[in-house]
Amino acid sequence: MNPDIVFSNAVLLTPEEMGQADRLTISGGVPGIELMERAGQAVARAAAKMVPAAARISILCGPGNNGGDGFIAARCLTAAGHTVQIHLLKASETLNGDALEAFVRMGLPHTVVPDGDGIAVSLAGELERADLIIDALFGAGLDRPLAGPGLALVKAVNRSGRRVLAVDLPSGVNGATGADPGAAVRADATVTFFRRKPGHLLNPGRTLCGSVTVADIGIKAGVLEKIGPSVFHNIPELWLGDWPRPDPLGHKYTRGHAVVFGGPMSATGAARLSAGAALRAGAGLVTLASPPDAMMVNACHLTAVMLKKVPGAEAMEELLADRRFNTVLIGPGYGVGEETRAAVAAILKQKRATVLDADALTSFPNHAQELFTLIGDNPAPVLLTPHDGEFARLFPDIEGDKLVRARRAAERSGAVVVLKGPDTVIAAPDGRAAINDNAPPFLATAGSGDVLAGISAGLLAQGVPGFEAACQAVWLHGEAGREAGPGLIAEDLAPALKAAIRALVDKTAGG
Ligand SMILES: NC(=O)C1=CN([C@@H]2O[C@H](COP(=O)(O)OP(=O)(O)OC[C@H]3O[C@@H](n4cnc5c(N)ncnc54)[C@H](O)[C@@H]3O)[C@@H](O)[C@H]2O)[C@@H](O)CC1
Ligand SMILES: Nc1ncnc2c1ncn2[C@@H]1O[C@H](COP(=O)(O)OP(=O)(O)O)[C@@H](O)[C@H]1O
Ligand SMILES: [K+]
Repeated sequence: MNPDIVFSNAVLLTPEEMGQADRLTISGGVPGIELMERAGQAVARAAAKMVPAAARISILCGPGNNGGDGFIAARCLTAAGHTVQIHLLKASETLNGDALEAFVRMGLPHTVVPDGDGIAVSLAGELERADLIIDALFGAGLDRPLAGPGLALVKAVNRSGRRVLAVDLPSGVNGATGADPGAAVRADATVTFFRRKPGHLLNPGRTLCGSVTVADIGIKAGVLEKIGPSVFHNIPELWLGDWPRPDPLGHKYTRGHAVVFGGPMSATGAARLSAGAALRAGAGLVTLASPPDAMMVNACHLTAVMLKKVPGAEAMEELLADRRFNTVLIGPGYGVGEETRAAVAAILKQKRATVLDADALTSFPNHAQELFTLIGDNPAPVLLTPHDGEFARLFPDIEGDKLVRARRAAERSGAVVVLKGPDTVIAAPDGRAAINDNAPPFLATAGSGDVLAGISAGLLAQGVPGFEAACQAVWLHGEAGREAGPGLIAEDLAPALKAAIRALVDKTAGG
Protein backbone atom coordinates (compact mmCIF):
# COMPACT_ATOMS: atom_id res chain seq x y z
CA MET A 1 0.00 0.00 0.00
CA ASN A 2 1.20 3.46 -0.86
CA PRO A 3 2.29 5.07 2.47
CA ASP A 4 0.68 8.36 1.39
CA ILE A 5 -2.72 6.66 1.70
CA VAL A 6 -2.83 7.82 5.33
CA PHE A 7 -3.26 11.37 4.02
CA SER A 8 -5.91 10.48 1.43
CA ASN A 9 -9.66 10.95 1.31
CA ALA A 10 -10.02 7.19 1.81
CA VAL A 11 -9.12 7.62 5.49
CA LEU A 12 -11.87 7.05 8.05
CA LEU A 13 -11.55 8.49 11.56
CA THR A 14 -13.27 7.31 14.71
CA PRO A 15 -14.84 10.08 16.82
CA GLU A 16 -11.78 9.85 19.13
CA GLU A 17 -9.38 10.21 16.21
CA MET A 18 -11.44 13.14 14.88
CA GLY A 19 -11.15 14.77 18.30
CA GLN A 20 -7.38 14.26 18.07
CA ALA A 21 -7.33 15.91 14.60
CA ASP A 22 -9.28 18.79 16.12
CA ARG A 23 -6.87 19.17 19.06
CA LEU A 24 -3.77 18.95 16.86
CA THR A 25 -5.20 21.67 14.62
CA ILE A 26 -6.09 23.92 17.53
CA SER A 27 -2.68 23.45 19.18
CA GLY A 28 -1.19 24.28 15.77
CA GLY A 29 -2.71 27.76 16.00
CA VAL A 30 -6.22 27.53 14.48
CA PRO A 31 -8.82 28.53 17.10
CA GLY A 32 -11.63 25.99 17.68
CA ILE A 33 -14.28 28.60 16.97
CA GLU A 34 -12.78 29.06 13.50
CA LEU A 35 -13.27 25.34 12.80
CA MET A 36 -16.82 25.61 14.12
CA GLU A 37 -17.49 28.66 11.91
CA ARG A 38 -16.41 26.74 8.82
CA ALA A 39 -18.40 23.68 9.89
CA GLY A 40 -21.56 25.72 10.52
CA GLN A 41 -21.16 27.59 7.23
CA ALA A 42 -20.80 24.28 5.37
CA VAL A 43 -24.02 23.08 7.00
CA ALA A 44 -25.77 26.31 5.95
CA ARG A 45 -24.58 25.88 2.35
CA ALA A 46 -25.85 22.30 2.26
CA ALA A 47 -29.17 23.37 3.79
CA ALA A 48 -29.61 26.19 1.27
CA LYS A 49 -29.35 23.65 -1.55
CA MET A 50 -32.21 21.62 -0.05
CA VAL A 51 -34.83 24.41 0.29
CA PRO A 52 -36.51 27.13 -1.79
CA ALA A 53 -35.87 30.84 -1.12
CA ALA A 54 -37.28 32.23 2.15
CA ALA A 55 -37.83 28.73 3.54
CA ARG A 56 -38.94 27.67 7.04
CA ILE A 57 -36.06 25.85 8.73
CA SER A 58 -36.16 24.30 12.21
CA ILE A 59 -32.78 23.81 13.84
CA LEU A 60 -32.43 21.47 16.83
CA CYS A 61 -29.29 22.15 18.88
CA GLY A 62 -27.73 19.87 21.49
CA PRO A 63 -25.58 20.79 24.51
CA GLY A 64 -22.16 20.27 22.90
CA ASN A 65 -20.22 21.37 19.82
CA ASN A 66 -22.68 19.68 17.45
CA GLY A 67 -25.19 22.23 18.74
CA GLY A 68 -22.51 24.90 18.21
CA ASP A 69 -22.40 24.08 14.50
CA GLY A 70 -26.19 24.47 14.52
CA PHE A 71 -25.96 28.02 15.99
CA ILE A 72 -23.53 29.09 13.26
CA ALA A 73 -25.76 27.58 10.56
CA ALA A 74 -28.78 29.37 12.08
CA ARG A 75 -27.00 32.73 11.85
CA CYS A 76 -25.93 32.15 8.22
CA LEU A 77 -29.36 30.90 7.09
CA THR A 78 -31.13 33.84 8.75
CA ALA A 79 -28.74 36.22 6.99
CA ALA A 80 -29.62 34.47 3.72
CA GLY A 81 -33.31 35.30 4.17
CA HIS A 82 -34.72 32.07 5.60
CA THR A 83 -37.05 31.95 8.60
CA VAL A 84 -35.21 29.95 11.23
CA GLN A 85 -36.63 28.47 14.45
CA ILE A 86 -34.01 27.42 16.98
CA HIS A 87 -34.66 24.87 19.71
CA LEU A 88 -32.13 24.04 22.42
CA LEU A 89 -32.21 20.70 24.18
CA LYS A 90 -30.65 22.22 27.32
CA ALA A 91 -30.79 25.78 28.69
CA SER A 92 -28.17 28.11 27.19
CA GLU A 93 -26.56 28.49 30.65
CA THR A 94 -25.19 24.96 30.26
CA LEU A 95 -23.28 25.81 27.06
CA ASN A 96 -19.54 26.35 27.21
CA GLY A 97 -16.42 26.74 25.07
CA ASP A 98 -16.84 27.18 21.33
CA ALA A 99 -20.53 26.26 21.43
CA LEU A 100 -21.19 29.12 23.88
CA GLU A 101 -19.22 31.51 21.64
CA ALA A 102 -21.25 30.35 18.61
CA PHE A 103 -24.48 30.89 20.58
CA VAL A 104 -23.44 34.41 21.53
CA ARG A 105 -22.46 35.21 17.92
CA MET A 106 -25.88 33.95 16.78
CA GLY A 107 -27.91 36.31 18.98
CA LEU A 108 -31.26 35.01 17.72
CA PRO A 109 -34.44 34.10 19.63
CA HIS A 110 -34.76 30.47 20.62
CA THR A 111 -36.77 28.10 22.81
CA VAL A 112 -35.61 25.38 25.19
CA VAL A 113 -37.27 21.96 24.92
CA PRO A 114 -38.92 21.25 28.30
CA ASP A 115 -37.70 18.25 30.29
CA GLY A 116 -39.81 15.10 30.06
CA ASP A 117 -40.49 12.20 27.75
CA GLY A 118 -42.66 14.03 25.24
CA ILE A 119 -42.46 17.25 23.27
CA ALA A 120 -44.97 20.09 23.01
CA VAL A 121 -47.71 19.76 20.40
CA SER A 122 -46.70 23.18 19.08
CA LEU A 123 -43.12 22.00 18.41
CA ALA A 124 -44.33 18.79 16.73
CA GLY A 125 -46.61 20.96 14.55
CA GLU A 126 -43.77 23.31 13.68
CA LEU A 127 -41.55 20.39 12.64
CA GLU A 128 -44.33 19.06 10.41
CA ARG A 129 -44.56 22.42 8.63
CA ALA A 130 -40.82 22.96 8.20
CA ASP A 131 -39.22 22.92 4.74
CA LEU A 132 -36.14 21.47 6.40
CA ILE A 133 -35.09 20.25 9.84
CA ILE A 134 -31.44 20.55 10.79
CA ASP A 135 -30.37 17.96 13.33
CA ALA A 136 -27.53 19.45 15.41
CA LEU A 137 -28.35 17.53 18.58
CA PHE A 138 -25.46 15.05 18.92
CA GLY A 139 -22.53 14.15 16.73
CA ALA A 140 -19.19 12.67 17.62
CA GLY A 141 -19.81 13.16 21.34
CA LEU A 142 -22.73 10.73 21.67
CA ASP A 143 -21.71 8.51 24.57
CA ARG A 144 -24.94 6.76 25.58
CA PRO A 145 -28.29 5.80 24.07
CA LEU A 146 -30.76 8.67 23.67
CA ALA A 147 -33.39 9.11 26.37
CA GLY A 148 -35.84 11.72 27.70
CA PRO A 149 -36.42 14.87 25.62
CA GLY A 150 -33.56 14.04 23.19
CA LEU A 151 -35.24 10.76 22.34
CA ALA A 152 -38.66 12.41 22.11
CA LEU A 153 -37.25 15.03 19.73
CA VAL A 154 -35.63 12.41 17.49
CA LYS A 155 -38.92 10.50 17.31
CA ALA A 156 -40.79 13.70 16.44
CA VAL A 157 -38.30 14.49 13.68
CA ASN A 158 -38.75 11.02 12.19
CA ARG A 159 -42.55 11.24 12.52
CA SER A 160 -42.67 14.65 10.80
CA GLY A 161 -41.87 13.19 7.38
CA ARG A 162 -39.95 16.40 6.53
CA ARG A 163 -36.52 16.63 4.89
CA VAL A 164 -33.70 16.35 7.41
CA LEU A 165 -30.09 17.50 7.23
CA ALA A 166 -27.85 15.98 9.91
CA VAL A 167 -24.78 17.76 11.22
CA ASP A 168 -21.80 15.39 11.32
CA LEU A 169 -23.96 12.31 12.10
CA PRO A 170 -27.68 11.67 12.48
CA SER A 171 -28.23 12.05 16.22
CA GLY A 172 -28.25 8.66 17.93
CA VAL A 173 -25.81 7.03 15.48
CA ASN A 174 -22.48 5.88 16.93
CA GLY A 175 -19.72 7.33 14.75
CA ALA A 176 -17.34 4.44 15.36
CA THR A 177 -19.74 1.56 14.73
CA GLY A 178 -22.79 2.84 12.86
CA ALA A 179 -25.00 1.39 15.61
CA ASP A 180 -28.16 3.21 16.74
CA PRO A 181 -28.76 1.94 20.26
CA GLY A 182 -32.30 3.01 21.00
CA ALA A 183 -33.25 5.41 18.23
CA ALA A 184 -31.66 7.75 15.73
CA VAL A 185 -32.60 10.49 13.30
CA ARG A 186 -33.35 9.36 9.73
CA ALA A 187 -31.65 11.99 7.59
CA ASP A 188 -31.88 12.77 3.89
CA ALA A 189 -28.39 14.22 3.91
CA THR A 190 -25.45 14.53 6.29
CA VAL A 191 -22.60 17.01 6.28
CA THR A 192 -19.49 15.80 8.04
CA PHE A 193 -16.10 17.41 8.45
CA PHE A 194 -12.53 16.66 7.31
CA ARG A 195 -12.95 12.87 6.89
CA ARG A 196 -15.79 10.33 7.09
CA LYS A 197 -16.19 8.08 10.13
CA PRO A 198 -16.85 4.31 10.08
CA GLY A 199 -20.41 5.03 11.26
CA HIS A 200 -21.15 6.79 7.97
CA LEU A 201 -20.50 3.52 6.11
CA LEU A 202 -21.56 0.75 8.50
CA ASN A 203 -25.25 -0.05 8.80
CA PRO A 204 -27.64 1.07 10.10
CA GLY A 205 -25.63 4.34 10.24
CA ARG A 206 -25.11 4.43 6.49
CA THR A 207 -28.81 4.20 5.70
CA LEU A 208 -29.67 6.78 8.37
CA CYS A 209 -27.17 9.32 6.94
CA GLY A 210 -28.74 9.67 3.51
CA SER A 211 -26.21 11.21 1.13
CA VAL A 212 -22.99 12.21 2.88
CA THR A 213 -20.81 15.17 1.98
CA VAL A 214 -17.46 15.94 3.57
CA ALA A 215 -16.66 19.60 4.17
CA ASP A 216 -13.18 21.06 4.44
CA ILE A 217 -13.04 23.06 7.68
CA GLY A 218 -9.35 23.92 7.59
CA ILE A 219 -7.89 20.82 9.26
CA LYS A 220 -4.70 19.93 7.38
CA ALA A 221 -4.14 16.34 6.17
CA GLY A 222 -0.72 16.51 7.84
CA VAL A 223 -2.34 15.81 11.26
CA LEU A 224 -3.09 12.30 10.00
CA GLU A 225 0.57 11.36 10.23
CA LYS A 226 0.40 11.57 14.03
CA ILE A 227 -2.99 9.83 14.20
CA GLY A 228 -1.89 6.88 12.04
CA PRO A 229 -5.28 5.81 10.68
CA SER A 230 -5.79 2.15 9.77
CA VAL A 231 -9.43 2.05 8.65
CA PHE A 232 -10.35 3.16 5.15
CA HIS A 233 -13.24 3.73 2.79
CA ASN A 234 -12.96 1.14 0.02
CA ILE A 235 -12.57 3.51 -2.92
CA PRO A 236 -10.11 3.16 -5.82
CA GLU A 237 -7.77 5.75 -4.28
CA LEU A 238 -6.99 3.13 -1.62
CA TRP A 239 -5.62 0.50 -3.99
CA LEU A 240 -5.13 2.00 -7.42
CA GLY A 241 -1.36 1.82 -6.97
CA ASP A 242 -1.68 -1.99 -6.80
CA TRP A 243 -4.08 -2.31 -9.72
CA PRO A 244 -2.66 -5.06 -12.00
CA ARG A 245 -1.83 -3.53 -15.35
CA PRO A 246 -0.90 -6.14 -17.96
CA ASP A 247 2.70 -5.93 -19.14
CA PRO A 248 2.63 -4.78 -22.80
CA LEU A 249 5.42 -7.30 -23.49
CA GLY A 250 3.87 -10.02 -21.33
CA HIS A 251 1.92 -13.17 -22.19
CA LYS A 252 -0.90 -15.09 -20.55
CA TYR A 253 1.35 -16.82 -18.03
CA THR A 254 2.66 -13.49 -16.79
CA ARG A 255 -0.97 -12.69 -15.81
CA GLY A 256 -1.16 -15.78 -13.60
CA HIS A 257 -2.96 -19.12 -13.70
CA ALA A 258 -5.80 -19.67 -11.22
CA VAL A 259 -7.22 -23.09 -10.46
CA VAL A 260 -10.76 -23.45 -9.12
CA PHE A 261 -11.69 -26.76 -7.50
CA GLY A 262 -15.30 -27.56 -8.34
CA GLY A 263 -17.88 -29.95 -6.92
CA PRO A 264 -19.70 -33.07 -8.15
CA MET A 265 -22.18 -33.26 -11.04
CA SER A 266 -25.11 -32.10 -8.89
CA ALA A 267 -23.37 -28.82 -7.91
CA THR A 268 -21.19 -27.56 -10.73
CA GLY A 269 -22.60 -24.07 -11.32
CA ALA A 270 -20.98 -22.29 -8.37
CA ALA A 271 -17.41 -23.15 -9.35
CA ARG A 272 -18.13 -22.25 -12.98
CA LEU A 273 -19.31 -18.81 -11.87
CA SER A 274 -16.09 -18.40 -9.87
CA ALA A 275 -13.88 -19.57 -12.73
CA GLY A 276 -15.52 -17.25 -15.26
CA ALA A 277 -15.16 -14.30 -12.89
CA ALA A 278 -11.47 -15.08 -12.24
CA LEU A 279 -10.84 -14.96 -15.99
CA ARG A 280 -12.78 -11.70 -16.38
CA ALA A 281 -10.80 -10.18 -13.49
CA GLY A 282 -7.69 -10.64 -15.58
CA ALA A 283 -6.04 -13.96 -14.69
CA GLY A 284 -4.18 -15.08 -17.81
CA LEU A 285 -5.51 -18.63 -17.51
CA VAL A 286 -8.13 -20.31 -15.36
CA THR A 287 -8.54 -24.04 -14.92
CA LEU A 288 -11.63 -25.62 -13.40
CA ALA A 289 -10.62 -28.87 -11.72
CA SER A 290 -13.59 -31.26 -11.46
CA PRO A 291 -14.37 -34.76 -10.26
CA PRO A 292 -14.86 -37.11 -13.24
CA ASP A 293 -18.68 -37.11 -13.08
CA ALA A 294 -18.78 -33.31 -13.42
CA MET A 295 -16.50 -33.12 -16.46
CA MET A 296 -19.17 -33.46 -19.12
CA VAL A 297 -21.53 -30.87 -17.69
CA ASN A 298 -18.67 -28.40 -17.16
CA ALA A 299 -17.36 -29.04 -20.67
CA CYS A 300 -20.80 -28.26 -22.08
CA HIS A 301 -20.81 -24.84 -20.41
CA LEU A 302 -17.24 -23.58 -20.65
CA THR A 303 -15.11 -22.25 -23.45
CA ALA A 304 -12.18 -20.07 -22.37
CA VAL A 305 -11.95 -21.67 -18.93
CA MET A 306 -9.90 -24.87 -19.14
CA LEU A 307 -10.87 -28.19 -17.59
CA LYS A 308 -8.92 -30.76 -15.66
CA LYS A 309 -10.18 -34.07 -14.33
CA VAL A 310 -9.27 -34.55 -10.67
CA PRO A 311 -10.57 -37.89 -9.42
CA GLY A 312 -9.18 -37.67 -5.87
CA ALA A 313 -6.58 -36.42 -3.39
CA GLU A 314 -3.64 -37.88 -5.29
CA ALA A 315 -4.65 -36.22 -8.55
CA MET A 316 -5.11 -32.97 -6.70
CA GLU A 317 -1.58 -33.12 -5.28
CA GLU A 318 -0.21 -33.93 -8.72
CA LEU A 319 -1.97 -30.94 -10.22
CA LEU A 320 -0.79 -28.61 -7.44
CA ALA A 321 2.79 -29.74 -7.99
CA ASP A 322 2.69 -27.63 -11.15
CA ARG A 323 3.88 -24.27 -9.80
CA ARG A 324 2.36 -22.40 -12.75
CA PHE A 325 -0.96 -22.64 -10.91
CA ASN A 326 -0.17 -19.67 -8.70
CA THR A 327 -3.60 -19.19 -7.10
CA VAL A 328 -6.19 -21.64 -5.80
CA LEU A 329 -9.89 -21.16 -5.06
CA ILE A 330 -11.93 -23.81 -3.28
CA GLY A 331 -15.36 -23.82 -1.68
CA PRO A 332 -18.20 -22.82 -4.01
CA GLY A 333 -20.27 -25.97 -4.58
CA TYR A 334 -17.42 -28.19 -3.37
CA GLY A 335 -19.32 -30.03 -0.63
CA VAL A 336 -19.06 -29.94 3.15
CA GLY A 337 -17.11 -32.39 5.29
CA GLU A 338 -13.91 -34.21 6.03
CA GLU A 339 -12.85 -34.59 2.39
CA THR A 340 -13.10 -30.84 1.95
CA ARG A 341 -11.00 -30.25 5.06
CA ALA A 342 -8.35 -32.60 3.68
CA ALA A 343 -8.41 -30.83 0.32
CA VAL A 344 -8.05 -27.41 1.98
CA ALA A 345 -5.13 -28.71 4.07
CA ALA A 346 -3.41 -30.09 0.96
CA ILE A 347 -3.87 -26.76 -0.82
CA LEU A 348 -2.61 -24.60 2.05
CA LYS A 349 0.47 -26.82 2.45
CA GLN A 350 1.37 -25.91 -1.14
CA LYS A 351 1.81 -22.30 0.03
CA ARG A 352 -0.08 -20.68 -2.86
CA ALA A 353 -2.27 -17.59 -2.80
CA THR A 354 -5.61 -19.11 -1.78
CA VAL A 355 -9.27 -18.11 -1.55
CA LEU A 356 -11.46 -20.13 0.81
CA ASP A 357 -15.20 -19.54 0.38
CA ALA A 358 -18.54 -21.20 1.10
CA ASP A 359 -18.16 -24.98 1.75
CA ALA A 360 -14.43 -24.59 2.44
CA LEU A 361 -15.43 -22.39 5.40
CA THR A 362 -18.48 -24.41 6.46
CA SER A 363 -16.34 -27.55 6.74
CA PHE A 364 -14.24 -26.13 9.59
CA PRO A 365 -16.47 -25.10 12.52
CA ASN A 366 -15.03 -27.71 14.89
CA HIS A 367 -11.57 -27.57 13.35
CA ALA A 368 -11.06 -23.82 13.14
CA GLN A 369 -7.71 -23.79 14.96
CA GLU A 370 -6.39 -26.45 12.57
CA LEU A 371 -7.31 -24.14 9.69
CA PHE A 372 -5.68 -21.10 11.28
CA THR A 373 -2.45 -23.06 11.90
CA LEU A 374 -2.36 -24.09 8.23
CA ILE A 375 -2.94 -20.47 7.19
CA GLY A 376 -0.22 -19.29 9.58
CA ASP A 377 2.25 -21.70 7.96
CA ASN A 378 1.43 -20.39 4.46
CA PRO A 379 3.40 -17.25 3.62
CA ALA A 380 1.24 -16.53 0.56
CA PRO A 381 -1.97 -14.49 1.01
CA VAL A 382 -5.08 -16.37 2.10
CA LEU A 383 -8.55 -14.82 1.78
CA LEU A 384 -11.58 -15.99 3.75
CA THR A 385 -14.87 -14.68 2.32
CA PRO A 386 -17.65 -15.50 4.82
CA HIS A 387 -21.14 -14.07 4.97
CA ASP A 388 -22.49 -13.53 8.49
CA GLY A 389 -23.67 -17.14 8.86
CA GLU A 390 -20.35 -18.64 7.78
CA PHE A 391 -18.53 -16.16 9.99
CA ALA A 392 -20.54 -17.13 13.07
CA ARG A 393 -19.74 -20.80 12.48
CA LEU A 394 -16.00 -20.19 12.14
CA PHE A 395 -15.64 -17.52 14.85
CA PRO A 396 -18.53 -18.28 17.25
CA ASP A 397 -17.05 -16.32 20.15
CA ILE A 398 -16.23 -13.13 18.21
CA GLU A 399 -18.89 -10.51 18.80
CA GLY A 400 -19.24 -6.77 18.36
CA ASP A 401 -19.80 -4.44 15.44
CA LYS A 402 -18.86 -5.57 11.96
CA LEU A 403 -15.54 -3.73 11.90
CA VAL A 404 -14.43 -5.16 15.23
CA ARG A 405 -15.50 -8.69 14.25
CA ALA A 406 -13.70 -8.68 10.90
CA ARG A 407 -10.49 -7.27 12.43
CA ARG A 408 -10.43 -9.79 15.29
CA ALA A 409 -11.06 -12.64 12.87
CA ALA A 410 -8.22 -11.51 10.61
CA GLU A 411 -5.87 -11.23 13.54
CA ARG A 412 -6.82 -14.67 14.84
CA SER A 413 -6.81 -16.52 11.53
CA GLY A 414 -3.83 -14.83 9.88
CA ALA A 415 -6.00 -14.45 6.75
CA VAL A 416 -7.53 -11.45 5.03
CA VAL A 417 -11.17 -11.66 6.10
CA VAL A 418 -13.89 -10.39 3.80
CA LEU A 419 -17.02 -10.18 5.97
CA LYS A 420 -19.71 -9.82 3.33
CA GLY A 421 -23.04 -7.99 3.25
CA PRO A 422 -24.38 -4.57 2.24
CA ASP A 423 -21.46 -2.98 4.12
CA THR A 424 -18.72 -5.55 3.48
CA VAL A 425 -15.66 -5.13 5.71
CA ILE A 426 -12.23 -6.28 4.51
CA ALA A 427 -9.71 -6.78 7.32
CA ALA A 428 -6.02 -7.76 7.19
CA PRO A 429 -4.07 -9.53 9.94
CA ASP A 430 -1.84 -6.43 10.25
CA GLY A 431 -4.81 -4.35 11.49
CA ARG A 432 -5.77 -2.53 8.29
CA ALA A 433 -9.44 -2.57 7.39
CA ALA A 434 -11.68 -1.14 4.68
CA ILE A 435 -15.44 -0.64 4.52
CA ASN A 436 -17.24 -0.97 1.20
CA ASP A 437 -20.34 0.99 0.21
CA ASN A 438 -20.89 0.62 -3.55
CA ALA A 439 -22.78 -2.71 -3.57
CA PRO A 440 -26.44 -2.50 -4.67
CA PRO A 441 -28.96 -4.79 -2.94
CA PHE A 442 -29.56 -6.69 -6.20
CA LEU A 443 -26.31 -8.46 -5.36
CA ALA A 444 -28.21 -10.48 -2.75
CA THR A 445 -28.81 -13.29 -5.25
CA ALA A 446 -27.71 -16.91 -5.46
CA GLY A 447 -24.18 -17.27 -6.78
CA SER A 448 -23.18 -13.65 -6.30
CA GLY A 449 -20.66 -14.62 -3.60
CA ASP A 450 -19.15 -17.26 -5.92
CA VAL A 451 -18.45 -14.49 -8.41
CA LEU A 452 -16.79 -12.37 -5.71
CA ALA A 453 -14.54 -15.29 -4.73
CA GLY A 454 -13.61 -15.73 -8.40
CA ILE A 455 -12.75 -12.06 -8.89
CA SER A 456 -10.54 -12.24 -5.78
CA ALA A 457 -8.71 -15.28 -7.17
CA GLY A 458 -8.26 -13.59 -10.55
CA LEU A 459 -6.60 -10.59 -8.91
CA LEU A 460 -4.38 -12.69 -6.63
CA ALA A 461 -3.26 -14.65 -9.69
CA GLN A 462 -1.96 -11.37 -11.14
CA GLY A 463 0.17 -10.81 -8.08
CA VAL A 464 -1.95 -8.26 -6.21
CA PRO A 465 -1.23 -8.44 -2.43
CA GLY A 466 -3.96 -10.05 -0.30
CA PHE A 467 -5.61 -7.02 1.32
CA GLU A 468 -5.56 -4.96 -1.87
CA ALA A 469 -6.84 -7.89 -3.97
CA ALA A 470 -9.76 -8.33 -1.58
CA CYS A 471 -10.55 -4.59 -1.59
CA GLN A 472 -10.36 -4.42 -5.39
CA ALA A 473 -12.55 -7.52 -5.76
CA VAL A 474 -15.26 -6.25 -3.40
CA TRP A 475 -15.33 -2.85 -5.10
CA LEU A 476 -15.43 -4.34 -8.62
CA HIS A 477 -18.18 -6.75 -7.55
CA GLY A 478 -20.20 -3.73 -6.38
CA GLU A 479 -19.55 -1.84 -9.62
CA ALA A 480 -20.48 -4.91 -11.67
CA GLY A 481 -23.71 -5.12 -9.64
CA ARG A 482 -24.48 -1.49 -10.45
CA GLU A 483 -23.63 -1.99 -14.09
CA ALA A 484 -25.87 -5.09 -14.37
CA GLY A 485 -28.60 -3.29 -12.40
CA PRO A 486 -32.05 -4.36 -11.21
CA GLY A 487 -33.05 -7.87 -12.26
CA LEU A 488 -29.47 -9.11 -12.29
CA ILE A 489 -28.60 -12.74 -11.73
CA ALA A 490 -25.13 -14.03 -10.88
CA GLU A 491 -24.46 -14.96 -14.53
CA ASP A 492 -24.74 -11.27 -15.45
CA LEU A 493 -21.91 -10.21 -13.18
CA ALA A 494 -18.89 -11.51 -15.08
CA PRO A 495 -19.96 -9.74 -18.32
CA ALA A 496 -20.73 -6.55 -16.34
CA LEU A 497 -17.26 -6.76 -14.83
CA LYS A 498 -15.86 -5.89 -18.23
CA ALA A 499 -17.55 -2.46 -18.21
CA ALA A 500 -16.58 -1.88 -14.57
CA ILE A 501 -12.91 -2.61 -15.28
CA ARG A 502 -12.99 -0.52 -18.40
CA ALA A 503 -14.38 2.49 -16.50
CA LEU A 504 -11.70 2.08 -13.84
CA VAL A 505 -8.87 1.76 -16.34
CA ASP A 506 -10.16 4.69 -18.43
CA LYS A 507 -10.33 6.84 -15.31
CA THR A 508 -6.73 6.13 -14.42
CA ALA A 509 -5.57 6.19 -18.03
CA GLY A 510 -3.07 3.61 -16.92
CA GLY A 511 -4.11 0.88 -19.30
N1 LIG B 1 -12.92 18.53 14.43
C1 LIG B 1 -13.90 18.50 15.29
O1 LIG B 1 -13.91 17.65 16.16
C2 LIG B 1 -15.00 19.46 15.13
C3 LIG B 1 -16.21 19.16 15.70
N2 LIG B 1 -17.28 19.88 15.46
C4 LIG B 1 -18.59 19.46 15.98
O2 LIG B 1 -18.48 19.01 17.30
C5 LIG B 1 -19.18 17.80 17.45
C6 LIG B 1 -18.62 17.06 18.61
O3 LIG B 1 -18.83 17.89 19.72
P1 LIG B 1 -18.89 17.34 21.20
O4 LIG B 1 -17.68 16.53 21.46
O5 LIG B 1 -19.15 18.49 22.06
O6 LIG B 1 -20.07 16.31 21.17
P2 LIG B 1 -21.64 16.44 20.85
O7 LIG B 1 -22.03 17.85 20.60
O8 LIG B 1 -21.94 15.45 19.83
O9 LIG B 1 -22.32 15.93 22.21
C7 LIG B 1 -21.67 16.05 23.43
C8 LIG B 1 -22.60 16.44 24.56
O10 LIG B 1 -23.74 15.63 24.58
C9 LIG B 1 -23.82 14.88 25.79
N3 LIG B 1 -24.37 13.58 25.44
C10 LIG B 1 -23.76 12.59 24.77
N4 LIG B 1 -24.62 11.56 24.53
C11 LIG B 1 -25.80 11.95 25.06
C12 LIG B 1 -27.09 11.35 25.15
N5 LIG B 1 -27.33 10.16 24.61
N6 LIG B 1 -28.08 12.00 25.76
C13 LIG B 1 -27.87 13.22 26.28
N7 LIG B 1 -26.68 13.86 26.24
C14 LIG B 1 -25.66 13.23 25.64
C15 LIG B 1 -22.43 14.88 26.34
O11 LIG B 1 -22.41 14.71 27.72
C16 LIG B 1 -21.94 16.26 25.89
O12 LIG B 1 -22.43 17.28 26.74
C17 LIG B 1 -19.02 17.12 16.11
O13 LIG B 1 -20.00 16.15 15.92
C18 LIG B 1 -19.14 18.31 15.16
O14 LIG B 1 -20.50 18.55 14.87
C19 LIG B 1 -17.27 21.09 14.63
O15 LIG B 1 -17.63 22.16 15.44
C20 LIG B 1 -16.01 21.35 13.93
C21 LIG B 1 -14.78 20.74 14.41
N1 LIG C 1 -28.30 -6.12 0.67
C1 LIG C 1 -27.14 -6.23 0.01
N2 LIG C 1 -26.59 -5.14 -0.56
C2 LIG C 1 -25.44 -5.25 -1.23
N3 LIG C 1 -24.73 -6.39 -1.39
C3 LIG C 1 -25.21 -7.49 -0.83
C4 LIG C 1 -26.43 -7.48 -0.10
N4 LIG C 1 -26.65 -8.74 0.35
C5 LIG C 1 -25.63 -9.50 -0.10
N5 LIG C 1 -24.76 -8.76 -0.81
C6 LIG C 1 -23.51 -9.23 -1.44
O1 LIG C 1 -23.81 -10.34 -2.29
C7 LIG C 1 -22.85 -11.38 -2.14
C8 LIG C 1 -23.58 -12.62 -1.61
O2 LIG C 1 -22.68 -13.62 -1.28
P1 LIG C 1 -23.13 -14.99 -0.58
O3 LIG C 1 -23.96 -14.67 0.63
O4 LIG C 1 -21.92 -15.80 -0.40
O5 LIG C 1 -24.11 -15.60 -1.65
P2 LIG C 1 -23.99 -16.93 -2.53
O6 LIG C 1 -23.54 -18.01 -1.62
O7 LIG C 1 -25.38 -17.16 -3.03
O8 LIG C 1 -23.04 -16.65 -3.63
C9 LIG C 1 -21.79 -10.84 -1.19
O9 LIG C 1 -20.74 -10.25 -1.92
C10 LIG C 1 -22.55 -9.77 -0.41
O10 LIG C 1 -21.68 -8.75 0.06
K1 LIG D 1 -26.37 15.49 14.54
